[in-house]
Amino acid sequence: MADAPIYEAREVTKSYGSVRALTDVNLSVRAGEIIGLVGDNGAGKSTLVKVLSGVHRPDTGGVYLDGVAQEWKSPHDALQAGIETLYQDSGLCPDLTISGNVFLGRERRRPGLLGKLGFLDNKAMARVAHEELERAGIGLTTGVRRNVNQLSGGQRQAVAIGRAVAWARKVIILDEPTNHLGARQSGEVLKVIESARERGLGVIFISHTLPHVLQVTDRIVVLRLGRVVADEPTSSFTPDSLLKVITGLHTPEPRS
Ligand SMILES: Nc1ncnc2c1ncn2[C@@H]1O[C@H](COP(=O)(O)OP(=O)(O)OP(=O)(O)O)[C@@H](O)[C@H]1O
Repeated sequence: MADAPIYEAREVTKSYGSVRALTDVNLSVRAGEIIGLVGDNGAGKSTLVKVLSGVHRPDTGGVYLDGVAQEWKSPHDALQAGIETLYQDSGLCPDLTISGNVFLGRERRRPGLLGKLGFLDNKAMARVAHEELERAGIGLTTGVRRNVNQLSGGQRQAVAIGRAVAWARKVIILDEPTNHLGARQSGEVLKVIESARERGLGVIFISHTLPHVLQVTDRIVVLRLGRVVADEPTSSFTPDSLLKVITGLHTPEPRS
């Protein structure tokens, strides 16, 4: 894991009208690091994700990629810079094949006559999709030319994350990727998340499922009422102590 952060939010403040959602938030992730972003309902997690993914611009403060200040004008800007965000609803098209979904919006075409774009290169896309999903640790028992609606919920989510891992060049942000999944399916998804770390990506993992956060992250950032109240190595938390920090029932050790 490199020492310098690959992606950072520095002193970010964001309000919706009179509602202050984030106050002076600092968050950083390094290449090859998985950080957990946790907090109670309304703590500001989604707002921070939207700032990091270019949906919202912060009121004050900013985001920095490889130490360089960025002004995302749209999510497309962040995406182009190598930051992939996967929202709760995976955004897969059920009627397309697995490979079609992996390449959605980035389809490959065979060169046409006179240098014009030709037909979709389905064969090449299927081959690359298969390779990329394998690299992401997704062993599909079915071919990539099958439709996504033939997959289980866990497999579908794994494909969505595999797609994000395949395209991300710097960072992936995963908002509740194990929501509504059973234990075995969540296990598959967590393995894909670990494969992203092995590929040297920075991973920001947002979840209310604390055992999953404790299982795969290297560091945990806790938001409460829009402020960072903890940013510590995962090994320093127990399930109980993490819950206490999230809910605010944590009483700091008295200073001597
Ligand atoms: N579009 C909006 N307009 C007004 N207030 C908003 C808007 N979006 C979020 N908020 C408020 O901003 C604060 C932070 O909300 P946010 O959705 O970022 O929290 P969260 O930690 O993601 O919550 P949850 O876990 O419930 O999704 C809350 O007080 C919320 O009510």
